[in-house]
Amino acid sequence: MLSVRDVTVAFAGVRALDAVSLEARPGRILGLIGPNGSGKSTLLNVVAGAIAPDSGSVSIEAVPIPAGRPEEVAARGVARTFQIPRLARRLTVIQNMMVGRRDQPGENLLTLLFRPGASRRSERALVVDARAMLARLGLIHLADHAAGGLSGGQQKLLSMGMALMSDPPVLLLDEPAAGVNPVLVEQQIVFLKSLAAEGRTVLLIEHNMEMIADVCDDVVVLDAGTVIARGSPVDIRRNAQVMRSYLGETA
Ligand SMILES: Nc1ncnc2c1ncn2[C@@H]1O[C@H](COP(=O)(O)OP(=O)(O)OP(=O)(O)O)[C@@H](O)[C@H]1O
Repeated sequence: MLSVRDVTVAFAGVRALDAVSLEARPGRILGLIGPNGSGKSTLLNVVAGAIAPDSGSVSIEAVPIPAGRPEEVAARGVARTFQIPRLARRLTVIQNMMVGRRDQPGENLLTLLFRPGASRRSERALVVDARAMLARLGLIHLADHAAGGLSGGQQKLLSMGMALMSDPPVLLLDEPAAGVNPVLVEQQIVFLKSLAAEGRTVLLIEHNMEMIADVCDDVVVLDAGTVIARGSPVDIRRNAQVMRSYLGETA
């Protein structure tokens, strides 16, 4: 279980998160929603180890993560995507996937592309894994295309695939559906459900309420750095405070 306990983060004296606690469980998708600036990305950064909180802690299976050390947190099995996908645009889709593998010879791109003999066998296994993941993502036909030529939505799918190449038990997603056409959002939804079915823990930041309602088992609502509601997607839609602070215009 991923557990966030009383996490507080202030930027220049302004509290982005104020004693936030939540739990995310294997095999379930936890949605994190809230208005712009409510602290969602900050919380994701704390869980990923990119920001050390001023107080509070994050633990996985009751073992605290090393706060502020994202590489070590990744090594603990936490992978993430970013609002704007971080891809090597000139490399092909399959090459980007291979860079996504943390604990392989391909971890370092130069090693991957130029290391001779010794790593060839694991490289082949890596390609098989990468192609299987691309097939799941519906991107296999683009394997040899430059990543920079993909649509925004395809790039977001690719970045999910890259994050999964290290086979992480925990996946953190920052607005995967933003700016993505409905057909690819549907592809993402199918993919996210398959990740939960594999027993992974998924933390999903998203403004697309249809996606939240469709994929999330549980939802936590942040407003101005505090949790104002938590429950099932149906509970959240019925919550008057959430409606006022966040869903007002779309409900
Ligand atoms: N590096 C930073 N330095 C200063 N203030 C920051 C920093 N990062 C975030 N903030 C502030 O912290 C608050 C929370 O921001 P955060 O990006 O976590 O919100 P969010 O809910 O993810 O918003 P959005 O939905 O727009 O992505 C905001 O007031 C923001 O301006």
